[in-house]
Amino acid sequence: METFEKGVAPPAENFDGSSLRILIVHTRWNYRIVEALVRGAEETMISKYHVQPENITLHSVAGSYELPFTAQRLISASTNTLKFDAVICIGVLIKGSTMHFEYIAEAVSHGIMRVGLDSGVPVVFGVLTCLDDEQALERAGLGDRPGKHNHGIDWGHCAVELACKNRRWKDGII
Ligand SMILES: Nc1c(NC[C@H](O)[C@H](O)[C@H](O)CO)[nH]c(=O)[nH]c1=O
Ligand SMILES: CC(=O)[C@@H](O)COP(=O)(O)O
Repeated sequence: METFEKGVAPPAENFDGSSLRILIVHTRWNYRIVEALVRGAEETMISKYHVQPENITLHSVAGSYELPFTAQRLISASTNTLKFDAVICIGVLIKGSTMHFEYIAEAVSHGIMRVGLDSGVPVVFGVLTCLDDEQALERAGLGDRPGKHNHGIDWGHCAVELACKNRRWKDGII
């Protein structure tokens, strides 16, 4: 069978993130994993795109269900001088024994998409929807499985790319 490298290829362009303001809203549910994902996103934006650490705002909420509402409220509350160029919502849902997981995963994914479309601020979907603990650890670059990868890194790349492109689009530059 033909194999390929799974995941997202880097963008062709070198984006300059040095003047971007990024909001990361993250959960305290499954915090050990969330913490690694947040760090992956932050380190990528700082080291690859020169985002200034002081221009990254972190805000924590209890669980993933709170992410869309909080992102929406913080986008609205940010003043003109402190407008966020992109938001990353980070959470980890792990399937339990009830339908809780399915309801939250569905609501949160739609909610996060809606916040981005309604506000015009790009909102990155940084929510892992895992069937067990191992899947979650692996996707945060933790645990012992080969091929583990911290998806926070991808979300950092994604936020900077969309933030830079959105600034141009706002100026009518395609
Ligand atoms: N089970 C998980 C939750 N559940 C909590 C909800 O997100 C929410 O905080 C509560 O229903 C109050 O509104 N959250 C996660 O992020 N991850 C889970 O695995
Ligand atoms: C917060 C809940 O409703 C909880 O009972 C969900 O349980 P599970 O994660 O096992 O589905």
